[in-house]
Amino acid sequence: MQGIIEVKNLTKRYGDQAVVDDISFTVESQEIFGFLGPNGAGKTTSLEMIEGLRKPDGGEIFIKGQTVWPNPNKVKNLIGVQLQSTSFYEELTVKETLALFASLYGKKLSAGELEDLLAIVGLTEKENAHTRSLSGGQQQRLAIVTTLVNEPDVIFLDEPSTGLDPQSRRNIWDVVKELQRRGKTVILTTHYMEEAEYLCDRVAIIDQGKIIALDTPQKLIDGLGSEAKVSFTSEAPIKRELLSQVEAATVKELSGNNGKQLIYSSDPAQTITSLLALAKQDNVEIKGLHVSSATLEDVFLELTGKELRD
Ligand SMILES: Nc1ncnc2c1ncn2[C@@H]1O[C@H](COP(=O)(O)OP(=O)(O)OP(=O)(O)O)[C@@H](O)[C@H]1O
Repeated sequence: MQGIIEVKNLTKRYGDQAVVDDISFTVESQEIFGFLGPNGAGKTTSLEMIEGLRKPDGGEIFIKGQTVWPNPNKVKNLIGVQLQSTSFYEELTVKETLALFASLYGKKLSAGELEDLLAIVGLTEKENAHTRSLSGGQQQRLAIVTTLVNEPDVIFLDEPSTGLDPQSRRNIWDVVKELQRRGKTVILTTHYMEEAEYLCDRVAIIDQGKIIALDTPQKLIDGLGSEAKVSFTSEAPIKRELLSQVEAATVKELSGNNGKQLIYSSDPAQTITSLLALAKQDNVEIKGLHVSSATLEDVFLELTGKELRD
């Protein structure tokens, strides 16, 4: 079966560096598909080539079977695009802003359509508010709803919740889920692994222009083969020979991170018991012992040896 988006061998170079390096993937209809990766990984560049905003140096992109390049105008009506930063005319109200965006597509919104759009993003009460008076989260929700005025099948969101407080971020997540309920396919970029885990049906983990893993968040985490991670610090490092004896564990040492050490574990109770016993034997005091579930962050760490955030 053909996906709603097909990307084949997509490549973008700046100078002699491939910032998007021969990536291929398929997005299924009504999926929430995430690009997760650190700053500079190539997420925005990939997205903008698919949106028809940046010309690829190689590869092919199809949206609903229609090739995007060399004539991206042909897919314009199939997609809605929210860029990483959107600025509005401050003197316009929310309602006027939506009318303006609709007019760019030669559309006039009926009162019912406007009401429906505002309800999706929880801005009904802000209909007559000037855009300058909106909070960061409200502005971001307005930016998302502007992508819907042409009734696209696919919505692109570039870091929709970056810089927002936790509550506003949650509100954005609700909006994204609502888009999916309404039959939209959503492609988003993020460097928040919680966001990718919560929202995305599938995630492409991208690093240095390459897709290094692609699956459902749960399958990616299951692939680690670890139920939990145990992290701790110790004033003096525990000897490697001793660490290697910790039970039910694979040992990871994180360099340059305040000596924090990580142990992935298939049985945290067994791991901690043996860790404490071995540390005692070595006269080393374990501090800040912390047990948590494995996350996409750990998948990234496992695959690249570095942390997702700088
Ligand atoms: N117009 C350009 N000219 C030269 N280099 C560029 C250009 N645009 C992007 N790059 C480089 O390409 C790489 C990928 O950038 P991109 O913006 O796609 O990353 P990103 O994963 O979206 O990062 P972020 O999370 O910071 O938005 C970076 O090293 C960036 O400096």
